[in-house]
Amino acid sequence: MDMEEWEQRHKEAFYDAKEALPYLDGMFVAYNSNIDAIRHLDEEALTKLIGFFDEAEIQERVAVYPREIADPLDFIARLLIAMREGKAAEVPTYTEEIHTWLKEHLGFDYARMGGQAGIISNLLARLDLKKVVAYIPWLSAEQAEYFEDNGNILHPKVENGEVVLKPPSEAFNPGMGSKVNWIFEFSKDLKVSCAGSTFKVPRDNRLIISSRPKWIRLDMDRAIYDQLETIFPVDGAMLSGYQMIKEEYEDGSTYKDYVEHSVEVINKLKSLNPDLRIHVELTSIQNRVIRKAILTEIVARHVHSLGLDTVEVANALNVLGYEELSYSVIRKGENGIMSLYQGAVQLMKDLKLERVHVHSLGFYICILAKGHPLTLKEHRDALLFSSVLAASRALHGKIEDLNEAETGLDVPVSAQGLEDLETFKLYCTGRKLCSPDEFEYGYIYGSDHDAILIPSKVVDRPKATVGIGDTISAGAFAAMLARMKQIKSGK
Ligand SMILES: Nc1ncnc2c1ncn2[C@@H]1O[C@H](COP(=O)(O)OP(=O)(O)O)[C@@H](O)[C@H]1O
Ligand SMILES: O=P(O)(O)OC[C@H]1O[C@](O)(CO)[C@@H](O)[C@@H]1O
Ligand SMILES: [Mg+2]
Repeated sequence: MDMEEWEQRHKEAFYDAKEALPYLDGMFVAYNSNIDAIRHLDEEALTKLIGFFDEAEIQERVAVYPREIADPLDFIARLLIAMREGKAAEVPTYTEEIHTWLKEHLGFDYARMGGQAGIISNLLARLDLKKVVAYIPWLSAEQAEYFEDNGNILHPKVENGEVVLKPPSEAFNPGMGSKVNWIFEFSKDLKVSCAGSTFKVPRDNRLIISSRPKWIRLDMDRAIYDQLETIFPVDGAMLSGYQMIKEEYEDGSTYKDYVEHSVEVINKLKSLNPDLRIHVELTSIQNRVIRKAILTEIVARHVHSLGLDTVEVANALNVLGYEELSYSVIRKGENGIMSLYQGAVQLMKDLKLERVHVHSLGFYICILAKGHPLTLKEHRDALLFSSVLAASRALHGKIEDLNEAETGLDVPVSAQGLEDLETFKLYCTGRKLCSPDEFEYGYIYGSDHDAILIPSKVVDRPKATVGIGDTISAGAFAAMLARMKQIKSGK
């Protein structure tokens, strides 16, 4: 694969997407947003943090591998695990204490929009979409301040029983508290010493402490559900946040009730626009019961498109019963990309999806069901567009507008990403999945699926990494839908 060729393809794709985006009438985005309290950890801060604990106790807690943060020891243990493994992780906490402890013992550098739906709403608004309808069941006054205010983000609000669309700053629930997550970002090569062992962080990464206040319900207000037609016209829906669902609630309800409501919302959206396409963006979900329910009860058969990173592919395969394949994706050995590809194909088949878009550092894979509209080139262009957005977000820590996003074109395509794809070429041509020429274009024609592979742009020292995956998925999904609308309009 020729680097210069891919740089040129990124350029053409960016300008084509910019031309197509105005054809979109709008996008519906729900459910989760929060305030991300972001803290970059350098050696000094880490040493200070570890100093608050008995190192032997840390080591013991690391061995427990806590699935939620109940006290500061759980936190430091999961932090060291994330640093050592280099795997993106999100761990829930159900107590306010850890927030207080972190504020008192560490503090954060800056706060900004968090949550897949929050990040995606702001990104789409910055891409100048005509309309972004955001729906956050727990929209507080403080949270509303984190939405872009360039006028194209609207939020449903019930006024005297009638649902109207208002800017988030006029649609919040006055009594609602705010959901604050802590994000610990740490850079490649950070040296970590604890309890006699020393290691270096293998890649830029982050740990998310996801706060789960008691009042959180992943559900849609009944009046808004009943008058859902008020959000239209929209061409697509990007849904996420299902990880908020708990197995059991104090009132006796269980996750099954919230899964059922989530499917009702999806079915109603589709009934209001049969052409509507629905994308679900995943995150790491610690609870395996909930992870499996999201995949097999909400995503499977109801949703068209799924966005996820490599760790989430492995975690999904694991709960779907493909332990071996899951392990080989995580192990990232020389067969890593093959297992990732096979795993993504398996997800498309098992979950009856049209599209599975996997983002990895340095390349993206998009699996497509046969008969999916658009040519492989048009799907490839959507991915290339999102690669430019990712570069711009990694460079600046945000996307101001399409002009700033264009600076992403100056970021080089990842040489490592190209190399990873080259190792995959032999597998594909060997199995007659594509000719060597087709591979050079990044096109794969399987017997029961097609696929796109692109090397992506990678920023050497990113400002922050959290939210880049959400940006990639949203940029590609929006560009794909925009191209479909542009063709429909006769262009
Ligand atoms: N320095 C970087 N430059 C460009 N892209 C990056 C960089 N770091 C991470 N990415 C992209 O961001 C993705 C992170 O995705 P994910 O873990 O889903 O993040 P999040 O869910 O926080 O948005 C990676 O898979 C990679 O494609
Ligand atoms: O699961 P939660 O608490 O909604 O948090 C999702 C987390 O994932 C992100 O959206 C990144 O994908 C963060 O901004 C956010 O903290
Ligand atoms: Mg993600």
